[in-house]
Amino acid sequence: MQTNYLSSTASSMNESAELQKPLTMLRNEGADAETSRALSLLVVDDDPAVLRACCEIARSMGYRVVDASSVEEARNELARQQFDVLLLDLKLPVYGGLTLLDEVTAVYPNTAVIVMTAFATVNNALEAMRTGAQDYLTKPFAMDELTVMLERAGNRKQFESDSRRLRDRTLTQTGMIGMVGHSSEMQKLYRIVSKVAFSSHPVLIMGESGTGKELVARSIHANGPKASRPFISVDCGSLVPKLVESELFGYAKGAFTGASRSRDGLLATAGGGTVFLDEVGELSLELQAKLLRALQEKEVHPVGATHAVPISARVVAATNRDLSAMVEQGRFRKDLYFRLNVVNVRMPSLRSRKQDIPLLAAHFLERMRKENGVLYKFSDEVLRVMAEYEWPGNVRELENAIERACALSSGPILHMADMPSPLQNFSTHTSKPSVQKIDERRVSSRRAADVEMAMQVEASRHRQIVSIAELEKQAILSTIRQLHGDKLMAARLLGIGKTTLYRKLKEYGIGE
Ligand SMILES: Nc1ncnc2c1ncn2[C@@H]1O[C@H](COP(=O)(O)OP(=O)(O)OP(=O)(O)O)[C@@H](O)[C@H]1O
Repeated sequence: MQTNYLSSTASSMNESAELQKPLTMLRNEGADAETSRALSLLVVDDDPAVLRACCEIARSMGYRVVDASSVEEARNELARQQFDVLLLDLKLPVYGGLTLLDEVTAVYPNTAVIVMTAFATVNNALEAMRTGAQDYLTKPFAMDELTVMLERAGNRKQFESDSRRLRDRTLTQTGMIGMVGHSSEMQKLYRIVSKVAFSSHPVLIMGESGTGKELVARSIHANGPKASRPFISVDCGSLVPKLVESELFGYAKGAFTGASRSRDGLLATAGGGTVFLDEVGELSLELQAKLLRALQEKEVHPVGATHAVPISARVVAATNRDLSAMVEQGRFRKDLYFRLNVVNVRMPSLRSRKQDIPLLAAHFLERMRKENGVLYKFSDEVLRVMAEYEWPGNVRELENAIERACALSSGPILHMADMPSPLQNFSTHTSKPSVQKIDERRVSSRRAADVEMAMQVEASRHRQIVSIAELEKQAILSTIRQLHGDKLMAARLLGIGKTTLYRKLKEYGIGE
């Protein structure tokens, strides 16, 4: 695609058809009426061609746009309404853009400001950033650059309103043990869980590995009337059959070598609590028969015992296997399948509820922040990859990836190199941004913004006092990040010497 530069010669927008598509990211899909309004933008430039071009691009992105060609005109517009974003040329006649910037940052602190400046006056841009502008564009700039800036400002504004909304909601649903997620799939799950919790019927939880089956079992238990009784988890897949049998049903003294005294099985010791049979599909046919009998007769026969022991525990089973197919193949008893499957809960895979990734990522990152006392952040690429990756190992894979990244990272920023190799490979295969992919990138940048937003909301829930040294570190690192690694510029912006900056980075353990 031909790159269109916006300078005083800018005129037609027609060549950038793909930039004309409205950006859904500027509206919050599925949100309430208040948050779904279009964002407002005031463009101030005394060059009519640039002014017109900027307005056209912004409108095509879904902004409500007002233009002004002088500080005076801009003041009038600002007096009339508050703007979400101000796109401000610094070189304005009479008062100059910096004067207006000063006023806006003082009077309208919620307005995000992007300044435009000629290369020769880049120092003014730096001055503007210090005064409170969030971004700057050096003229002449490509349409793509302007789009990215406006997109970023849009995301930030969206973040602010979403986080206000989100803060009011609970991230971890009340009563659900450590379960994070508010996608419609999870909402449905929470409803089922709270409903089944009050019955004593067996429950069969089906779903891929790592989707949270055990968490659901715990939530069913915790939400039920017997929550104060024990919750006992048995991994039927990890124990040899003989051990599973004695664990579940108990044994009599002398039943086997080493059984020096009799012991009750877990189905009995759980009392009126819950026994969670994880990987129930792994039980041998012999044990399946014994379990079925126990469930039907409400009593167990310990190994080697002549008597039966009554049981009152509720059984919640889980499997990542297709049990009905196993029934067809004769590998799982049909009668036991029906007995366990009185209530069926199906766990959604993480890829089917990608909108929960931001919350989950924020949740795990916050846990690592608290554990290690480091204010970890995801790099942009990690945010993108996390949002787009398919997560075959579901929530467990996401959790492990974040823990691993925190363990391996040399500083607070988690980079792709710190992530497990499947994600690195995914990143390599998907990291060729092309013009055709511009819409995809917008969607993914929206998801990345969601992660960032959720992280900040999550962090705000656990807000603690932060030391001055930590604040300084964050200021330095975030400035370098905003300037795409330009340390020299960062040092100037921060008002510290280059040597000091490098010394500080060394202190933080961040090399070249
Ligand atoms: N919705 C969720 N919110 C927060 N953490 C979750 C969620 N779902 C799963 N996890 C976390 O992911 C990990 C795996 O969850 P869990 O053991 O419940 O999955 P599972 O489906 O039982 O896996 P498997 O079939 O391999 O036993 C756990 O550390 C759990 O805390």
